[in-house]
Order: sequence, then C-alpha cells, then structure tokens
Amino acid sequence: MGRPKVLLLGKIDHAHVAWQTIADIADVIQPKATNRDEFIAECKSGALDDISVAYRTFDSVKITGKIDSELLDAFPKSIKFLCHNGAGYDQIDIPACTAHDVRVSNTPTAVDDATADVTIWLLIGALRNLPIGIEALRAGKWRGSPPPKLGHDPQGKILGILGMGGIGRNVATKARAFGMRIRYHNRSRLSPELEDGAEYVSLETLLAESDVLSLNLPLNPSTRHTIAAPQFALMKPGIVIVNTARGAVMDEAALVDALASGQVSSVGLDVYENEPEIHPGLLENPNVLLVPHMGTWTQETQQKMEEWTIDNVRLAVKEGKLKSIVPEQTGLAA
Ligand SMILES: O=CC(=O)O
Repeated sequence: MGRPKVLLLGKIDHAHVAWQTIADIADVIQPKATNRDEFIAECKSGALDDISVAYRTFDSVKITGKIDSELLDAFPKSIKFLCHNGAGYDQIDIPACTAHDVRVSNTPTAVDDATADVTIWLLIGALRNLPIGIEALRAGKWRGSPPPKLGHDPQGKILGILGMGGIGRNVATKARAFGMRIRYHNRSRLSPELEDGAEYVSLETLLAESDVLSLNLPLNPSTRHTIAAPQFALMKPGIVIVNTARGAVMDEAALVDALASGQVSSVGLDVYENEPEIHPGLLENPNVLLVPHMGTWTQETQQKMEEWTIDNVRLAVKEGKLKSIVPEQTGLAA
C-alpha cells in the first residue's frame, strides 16, 4: 500500500510546523483548479484519486464552491474525512456528506475568545453610537453637527444570547464583566453549570425583553432567517443587535427596514448574507457598525484553528477518526 494522500483545499498560513507532521506521514496534494468547474474536471481526471482526507479553509469555497452532493459525486470515492478550518460549516452540506460516507470536523472552542471579543466590541460600539462619531471625525467634523445622540451603558441591561454554544457562553462571561444581565435561548436548555446564572427563556421572551440581542447560533437550513420581519416586530423597540454568527441567520433586507423604522436602534455586524456583498441599506445607515468578517482575525486564533484542523487530519490519517466530528454526525460509525 502506498502512502496515504491528503488533499489541501486552501493554504496553511501559520501552522507550518504542525503541517510538516502531515507531510511526514502522507502525500499532500493541492488542486490546480481555480474554480468549481475546473475542480470537478480535475476530480474526474483521476488526479485526486486515492485521497482519503481533505483539509479545507473557508476561502477555499472560491475553488470548489459549496461541498454539496454534486461535488461529493465528483470527489474520489476514497475520501472519508473532510477537516474544515472554522467553527461554522454552513459551506458544507452535512447530510450529503453523511450519505457519501464522509465524516466532517470543525474547530469548536478555538474560535470562542476571538469571536466573543469582537462581539463585545460591536456591542459597546453599537450601544454607544460610536460609528457616527468615527465617521464625523474622519470627515474632519469632530463629533458632527448635530453630534451623535447619547449612547447607553451596558450596566444593568438585558443581553439576550441566541445560541448558547461555546461562543455564546464566552460572550456571556465577558458581558457579565460589563454588568449585563444574561438571558439566552437555545435549542435545548443547558446544565446549571454551563448556564452559569444565565436565565433560559423562550425565543419570544428573548426578543420582547432584551435590550441587546447577540446572535451566536450556527447557520444551517433550519436556522436560516431565524430573525426576519415577524421576529423584528416582536422585539423591544430600540433594541441593539449584534451578529458575529453568519449573516443569513438574519434576513438582511428585513433588518434594513427595522433599522429605518427605529424598531432596531443600532446594529453591530461582522457577517453578511452574501459576503463580500453588503446590502446598501446597511452601508448607508450611520447606526450600523460594520467589520468585514474579522471575528477570528488574530494571529493566535488563526494559528489555533489551523493546528486544531491539522490535529483532525492527523487523527484521520493515522487512526481513521476525528477529534471534533460535527454534532450532526456524532454517533455515526466511523
Ligand atoms: O467565521 C468563522 C468561523 O466559522 O470559524
């Protein structure tokens, strides 16, 4: 039997030492394709035959497009493991992977601190109307005229967290240091230990009573547009919303309307429905604080995410298993 073959979809930017441990035990193959059609043709040419494990980055979607049934049909049948570098894996159709006997891993926990830090930054910035002041200052108008309306303190405000996984809980811990009262809604209630004093409420109560809403739920077919026009209508008027999860968990056009009517007073966004495009209604609105998907954009976290993904690749090559299989596939035979 020859050496195992590992497909690298995207680049290793930081964890070169860890990646060398893969090169020591496997042949690493990089596709020549630069778009999906070319990639499918390359798969069909046999150039990727015998690959058993693939490492992929978020940006590699530019080469392959979404990992869906069409792509999995083209992949060599030898592929058994797909190791995604990222916490969110909405670019991958998990049921299709399961049907094709491909196990998928992501990088939970590695992203929690960095993503929660940006969440808090957006939360404070949106509460304090900082984008209006920043824009006026850059335009040479100091605070502008009229100046931004006064912001609000986080102390004593209710922070509603929708999605209380690792990132949501990390946001809760950090927000407590700002004196916020934490409530959450999640598919299922957490143990008291994980709740750490956060109050579990229904989605309706979360929307109706939160001063600030933080979206920390994964994007999948059942969470798409969880926040849309009917949900905006239920919210406490003047609510502040922060989204560092995925743009499409919220209906962006409905958000633009809710901002225009004042139902939502301000918003802090790291993610968008059709990245890198941004709804013009968000770009035009001074009550919108935006960053371009930089939730995990730190040296330390990028390094950790690559190393975590490489750990999955190594385990898959050596032992035929994964360190962090996605929850939808836990319990499936390896
Ligand atoms: O967006 C970042 C991630 O999913 O890790």
